[in-house]
Amino acid sequence: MTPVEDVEVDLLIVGAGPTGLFAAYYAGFRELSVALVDALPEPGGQVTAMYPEKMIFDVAGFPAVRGRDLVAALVEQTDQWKPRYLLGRQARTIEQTADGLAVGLADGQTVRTKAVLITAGMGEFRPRPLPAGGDWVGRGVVYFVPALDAHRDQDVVVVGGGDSAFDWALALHPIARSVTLVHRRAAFRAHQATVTKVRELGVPIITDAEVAELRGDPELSELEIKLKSGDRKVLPAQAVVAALGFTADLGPIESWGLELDHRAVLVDSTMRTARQRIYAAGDVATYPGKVKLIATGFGEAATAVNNLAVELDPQAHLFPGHSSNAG
Ligand SMILES: Cc1cc2nc3c(=O)[nH]c(=O)nc-3n(C[C@H](O)[C@H](O)[C@H](O)COP(=O)(O)OP(=O)(O)OC[C@H]3O[C@@H](n4cnc5c(N)ncnc54)[C@H](O)[C@@H]3O)c2cc1C
Repeated sequence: MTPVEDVEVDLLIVGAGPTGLFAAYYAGFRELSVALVDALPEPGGQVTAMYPEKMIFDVAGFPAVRGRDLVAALVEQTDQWKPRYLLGRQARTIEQTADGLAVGLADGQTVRTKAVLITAGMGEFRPRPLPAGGDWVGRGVVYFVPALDAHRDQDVVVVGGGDSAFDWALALHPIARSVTLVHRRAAFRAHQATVTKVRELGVPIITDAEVAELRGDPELSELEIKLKSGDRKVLPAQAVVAALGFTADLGPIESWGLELDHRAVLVDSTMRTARQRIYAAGDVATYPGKVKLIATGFGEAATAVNNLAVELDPQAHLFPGHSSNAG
């Protein structure tokens, strides 16, 4: 096996959601070298995983912005400092070293860093698996839809009855050749307004039905569903979007020796945790009065990075200067 090369940076950010991405911008502005690690294969955290096609109305400066466009803008803003992305990798362990910290990743890589900023949101997401989906991931079954265009002219079956399932049905309808929604119950958890929109578009909705078998060689070409009545039905499908929800937990971060409160990391007004050189911001960080929003995460990212910059270099100013003077 090829040995995994270690990475050395000033700051390791754990979690490339909106907060982590903006923190990476700020760290670059403070001339710190940065790596961002995320268990997901794409940056954007909850926005990318759960609602990339939804409009967001409460991000300062954007009267309305689509989730995926906000993430793309954050990545563009951050990339001017060329951070290192370590995607598809979970941060597992953290150890104090003589001159900083060493963070162990799931693939065996070690990141040596002077400081760590935890922006891990609700923790690592895992999609609830489609029971019949087994080894079909990569051959037709997807749990994330990073690019709608990948499903152009396909017959797509969306499985689930929550907001994500209906949102995907709406978003894919103009692109796919056909969209069918399959749900194992008769009632839906999704907002009634979205259900009505999907119905009005004429998207077939098959309820009281489960995916029994996927077929194709090697790529998916059809699936068989089993109805509560016992009947079976075959649908053409080159793609199945399994929108059965996610589970999330802080996992390894819970054993990093931090003070926790209701599965969030306690921080002080500088966003510092109970451990030296370890800060937290965004949904994962908590303090009295905390409000979990993208807007709050942005402010906390700036506070955390400026304070940790001073912890790393006591001669540095806490106030970073105005970015408008730097252009
Ligand atoms: C359906 C929905 C709609 C929403 N609408 C709005 C809205 O309109 N306005 C608003 O302000 N907020 C909204 N939110 C909330 C908003 O998405 C969150 O506040 C925001 O995503 C928090 O950003 P974050 O970067 O702190 O964390 P997250 O977005 O949760 O990102 C954390 C990242 O950390 C990664 N991670 C966790 N643990 C590890 C580990 N050990 N190793 C590596 N990576 C790890 C995860 O994979 C994830 O990518 C909504 C949320 C949902 C679910």
